[in-house]
Formats: sequence, structure tokens, C-alpha cells
Amino acid sequence: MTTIPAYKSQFIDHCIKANALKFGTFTLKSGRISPYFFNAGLFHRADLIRSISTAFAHTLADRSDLEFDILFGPAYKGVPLATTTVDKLAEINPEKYGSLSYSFNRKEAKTHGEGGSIVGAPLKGKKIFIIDDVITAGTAIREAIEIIKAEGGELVGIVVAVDRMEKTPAKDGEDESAPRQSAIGQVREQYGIPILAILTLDDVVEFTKGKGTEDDLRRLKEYREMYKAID
Ligand SMILES: O=P(O)(O)OC[C@H]1O[C@H](OP(=O)(O)OP(=O)(O)O)[C@H](O)[C@@H]1O
Ligand SMILES: O=C(O)c1cc(=O)[nH]c(=O)[nH]1
Repeated sequence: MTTIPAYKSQFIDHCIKANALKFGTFTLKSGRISPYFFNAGLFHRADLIRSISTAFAHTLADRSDLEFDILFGPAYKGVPLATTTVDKLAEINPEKYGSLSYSFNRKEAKTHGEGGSIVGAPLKGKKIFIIDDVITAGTAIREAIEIIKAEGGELVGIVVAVDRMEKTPAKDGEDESAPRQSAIGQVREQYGIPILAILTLDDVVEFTKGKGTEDDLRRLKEYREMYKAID
């Protein structure tokens, strides 16, 4: 059996406490039907948001080779993730992360006051790490990458809470059952950047073996078999 590091299993326990990792039948943004769903919006309580920012901070700080100026959290769920993880990183290693900034986009540009669509640090000329909840089909992450490009930032990496490890949906005329990369795999290859995750679907399956029902586990495994990516 695979051993899960302490910060990951603590994070999974908090996911269950927050009801953020649910088993059932869920329609994803891409239209795919999934037997599980991760809802980062439920980490709204102080102890829960602290648990997710701690897990993100350890995932990033463990990679001492990575250098970045700004954590960019795509609206909306990325916003508290970027803000709280910047704070946690500075607490863990003030020397390295004391001047780290956060930034996020508005879904609709503001036309009065300071105006614009970026809140937080300006991206121009800076090394940007995106932080978000989940990448499935890659639509949201590609939008975020376009924003960073348009603002003159340099994308140096991505970290997500859950890597669902699933292949992209079939395009028109493609066979849904044909082998394909994940959106994470495609972006990693296209941009040559690291993409990190606190948890993967494999971790969720391992966890479910210990704490979920037989039926949840069977449906998860069937889903993984059907949609697993080739990367
Ligand atoms: O890889 P994809 O297929 O694009 O799906 C994953 C994304 O979709 C959802 O965000 P959404 O854009 O709905 O915004 P939200 O943060 O406001 O929930 C979710 O929070 C992920 O970020
Ligand atoms: O693909 C999605 O839309 C999606 C999956 C998931 O697990 N969580 C989420 O917020 N969105």
C-alpha cells in the first residue's frame, strides 16, 4: 500500500471535515459525470482555510528549486487560495517568501476607481505561479495563462489542490474512449513548467480504501479506469 505523507493525510481529513471531497454523482464544468467532486469553496472556516493553505505552502516550499514573485489565484476559488498561501509561505520561510505577493483577476473588468481586471500585485515582468483548486479539461487554467500573458507576466509553474489525472474530453468527432493526455500533461508539455498537486486521484483512491464505502471505491476505480490520462 502507498504511504501518504502526513500533510496530505491531514489535508484529506480536513477535506472530509469540510465536506469538500464528496462521493456521489456530479456534473463537471466540462459536462463529464464524475463519482467524486472536490469543492474548495467549502474551506471557508478559519481552521479549514488554514489547513488548505498549509498543505499548499508545504507542497511549494518542499520544492526549494522553485523561484516565483507572485501567486496568482484565478477568480473565484483561486482568490482565497493565493491570499492565504502567500501568508503561510511567509510564515514558514520569511527569508525566501517575505516579499512574495498575491494577485488575482476580476471576472469582469472594473471601470471606475483604480479600474482594470487585476487585483493585487501587477504581473508585468514578474515570475508567476498559478494556484487553483482543480484542473479537469483545462479551460479555466488556459484562461488564466492568457491573462498572465496579456499582463506581461512570466508563467513559471502551477499548483493545484487536486490533480484529477483524467484525460481531456473528446473533441468533436474524436472517440471518447481513445487514449489522451490530461490537460495538466498538455500544459506541462506546452509550457515546460512544473505542475504540482497536493493530492492526486490515486491519493483519493488510497484514502477511500481506508475510510470510504465499498461502493464509493468501486465507482472511483471504474472512473479512473475509464478516464485515466496517458501522461
Ligand atoms: O479544467 P476545467 O474543466 O476548466 O475545470 C476546473 C475549474 O472549473 C472550476 O472553476 P470555475 O471556472 O467554474 O470558477 P469558480 O472558481 O468561480 O468556481 C473549478 O473551480 C476549476 O478551477
Ligand atoms: O471539473 C470540474 O468542474 C471540477 C471538478 C472538481 O473536482 N471540483 C471542481 O470544483 N470542479
